[in-house]
Amino acid sequence: MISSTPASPTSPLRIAAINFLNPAPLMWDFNHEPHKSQLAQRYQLELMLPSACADRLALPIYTPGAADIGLIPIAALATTPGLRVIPGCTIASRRKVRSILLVRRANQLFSQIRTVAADTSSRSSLAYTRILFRKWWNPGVIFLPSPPDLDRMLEKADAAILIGDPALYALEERQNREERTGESLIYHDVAEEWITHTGSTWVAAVWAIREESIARSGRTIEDIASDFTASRDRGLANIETLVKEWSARLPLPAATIRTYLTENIYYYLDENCQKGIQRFFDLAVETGVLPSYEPK
Ligand SMILES: C=C(O[C@@H]1C=C(C(=O)O)C=C[C@H]1O)C(=O)O
Repeated sequence: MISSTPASPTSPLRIAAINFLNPAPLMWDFNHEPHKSQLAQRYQLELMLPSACADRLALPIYTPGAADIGLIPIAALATTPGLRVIPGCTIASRRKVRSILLVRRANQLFSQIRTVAADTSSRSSLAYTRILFRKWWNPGVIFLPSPPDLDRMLEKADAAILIGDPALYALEERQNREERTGESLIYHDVAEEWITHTGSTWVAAVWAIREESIARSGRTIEDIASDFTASRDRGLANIETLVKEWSARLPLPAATIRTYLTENIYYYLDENCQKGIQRFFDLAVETGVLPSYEPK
């Protein structure tokens, strides 16, 4: 439900952020004093799923629920006009991401897959998977939007895409599920598949801001970016605290959370990530998955 109040030209910038574990280091200053109170004067934060972040940045700017800044799936950059990428931070992976899974039955070849149930909270991972299917695996598959419930998804489709915390749980549950159902599944790490097929860094999301919102804030994009990079840097310097906080919130072992935040997810929007984003859009256009995108 859309709950935030409409913005006026002088109110704090409204941030649409993601309520999964993976952005936790990026959000450190927004959730911990002393910076939390200072940032609350400049920003108003709301947590939601990745697809909703993209939707909030696409709403007309002064309508209820609209956001000025969002941690948005990179796929949404091509379909949302007037956005600038805030330099510095990202949600990416350079090897295995762990939380983006394509799950298929072990006895079914890629060429035999006809339908894929796709988690409706994703935009980027869905586009990455579509590209992989169109270019390398099986161009004919049909994607069916679905809530993230592996059992239900595999009842209605041959394979399933899960993202974020539900994907982390599914991986943890893997052995239990196999014992419970007797069904043997293969869990593909979509970032790892992408990196193997393209040699490029896999990038899921970036902070993006409306051009109009930069003007309204009276600040430069570099100045705004410094709030986000400072938050990330303090988050990454406080991983053990984050592991404790999130172990209490999610049914996952502390070791899994620690590895996920330190080895699976990569938080620096560096040159290799920029090249990865370019490669993603080149292949998305080549396969007809997305319209073209010129970074601003
Ligand atoms: C790594 C992840 O990246 C997320 C995946 C996204 C997508 O598929 O659209 C968007 C934002 C990211 O936070 C994840 O949620 O598992």
